[in-house]
Amino acid sequence: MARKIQLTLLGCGGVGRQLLRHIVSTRKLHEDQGLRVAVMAVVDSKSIVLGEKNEELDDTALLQISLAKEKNNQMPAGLNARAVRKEYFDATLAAAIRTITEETGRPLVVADCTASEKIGQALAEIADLNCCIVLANKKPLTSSFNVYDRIAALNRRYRCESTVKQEVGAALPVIATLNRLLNSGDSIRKIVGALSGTLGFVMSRLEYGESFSDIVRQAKELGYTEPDPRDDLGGMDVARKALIMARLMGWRINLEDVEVECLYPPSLAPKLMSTMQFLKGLPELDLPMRNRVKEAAARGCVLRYVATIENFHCKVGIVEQPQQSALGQLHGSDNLVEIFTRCYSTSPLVIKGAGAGNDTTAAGVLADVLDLQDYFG
Ligand SMILES: NC(=O)C1=CN([C@@H]2O[C@H](COP(=O)(O)OP(=O)(O)OC[C@H]3O[C@@H](n4cnc5c(N)ncnc54)[C@H](OP(=O)(O)O)[C@@H]3O)[C@@H](O)[C@H]2O)C=CC1
Ligand SMILES: N[C@@H](CC=O)C(=O)O
Repeated sequence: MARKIQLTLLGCGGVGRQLLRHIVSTRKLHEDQGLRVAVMAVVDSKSIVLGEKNEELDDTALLQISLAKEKNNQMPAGLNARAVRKEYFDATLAAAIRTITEETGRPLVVADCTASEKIGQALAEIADLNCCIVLANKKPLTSSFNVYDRIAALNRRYRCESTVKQEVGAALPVIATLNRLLNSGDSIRKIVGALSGTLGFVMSRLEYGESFSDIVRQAKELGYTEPDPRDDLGGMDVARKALIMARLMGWRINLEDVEVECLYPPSLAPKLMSTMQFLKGLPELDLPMRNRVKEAAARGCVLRYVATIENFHCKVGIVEQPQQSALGQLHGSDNLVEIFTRCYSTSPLVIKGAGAGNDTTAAGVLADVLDLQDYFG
C-alpha cells in the first residue's frame, strides 16, 4: 500500500499548473518508491475544487484544471469533483482545510503557489491546524512576525526551498544548506548572492547590447518574472529572498529594514499604472541602462544585482563586478550564492545553478512536498 501524501494546492497560475503536470507525470516514479501524492483540492483566487467524497482529484481532473486555467484562466466545468465554489475568500480557506483534515482524518500538505500577500493570515491559521506547509510564495515569510512565527513554529513541517532558489529541484538547496550549517553550530558571517533569475538574465543580456525593455519583456515571456515585473525590477523580490535567509538565521528584521535599489523611476510605479502600461513605458530606461553598462565596461566590470546579508543588515542593488569574478561570469538566469561562515571563512560555500522558471520552480515545490513524506504514515 502506497504512502499517501495529501496535498492542497493554493494558486493555479504558472507554477501551480506546472506542479499539477509534474505530479501526474511522476506517478510511476513515486509508485516505485511506495508513494502517492494525492491532490485533495485546488484553489485559485475565485474557487476551490475538491475531490468527490473526500477522495483525491484524479489525474484527468488535474490535467483538465491545468489546461483550462492556462487556456482561459477558469476552473473547468463538468469535473468529477465535489464542489466548485465561486466567490472564494481567504477567510474561509483555513476552515476548508480544517474540514479536509477532519473528514479524511489525515494530515495535509498545503502548498502556497500564489503570489498573494493576503494569504499569510490564512496560512498562519493553517499552521495552527498542524498541517505541513510548502511555500513558493515569499510574501507570508516576509510579512509580519505574527504570520512568520506561526509558520516557522512548524519547524521541519514547513519547507520553502522554492522561495529562495526556485531551481533547487533536488540539486541546489540553499535553505537546506543554511539549516545544516546553523544546526551544526557553524556561524554564518556573510551571504552574498545573485538571487534573481530575472535580474541575472537582464544584467547579462545587457552586456550583449540588447535593450533593457526588450530583455525585460523576454524575461516575462520566459516565466522568470513575478506576475508584475516591477516586483523584480524594484528589487523587492530579491529583498524578500534576502529577508527569508536573514530571518532563518534568527534576525528579527522586516522588509522595510532591507536597503533596496529600485531600477525604475517613481513615475512608473504600480499605483500609477498597470503592468501593461509599465511595459510600454520601459523604453525610457534603455539609454540610462546602456550608459551604466558602458561605464562599468570601461572599468573592466559588468553589472550584477547583488544581495549582501551581513552584520544584521541586508542590502540589494546593482554592484559593479570584475568580469572575471564568479558573479561577473554568471550568465542568463543563473543564480549564485556564496556563504561565508566560521568553517568557510576564506573560501565560501558556493551554490550555483540555473535560475527562475515555472517548470523548475514547480519541481522544487514537488521536491519539498516529497521531503515531508515521513509525516505521512
Ligand atoms: N516563476 C518563478 O520562477 C518563480 C515563482 N515563485 C513564486 O511562485 C508564486 C506563483 O508564481 P506564478 O505561478 O508565476 O504566479 P501567477 O500569478 O501565475 O499565479 C498565481 C495564482 O495564485 C492564485 N491566487 C491569487 N490569490 C489567491 C488567493 N487568495 N487564494 C488562492 N489562490 C490565489 C491566482 O488565482 P487566479 O488564477 O484566479 O488569478 C493564480 O492562480 C509567486 O509567489 C512567485 O513569487 C517562486 C520562485 C520562482
Ligand atoms: N521572479 C523571480 C522568480 C523566483 O523567485 C526571479 O526572477 O528570480
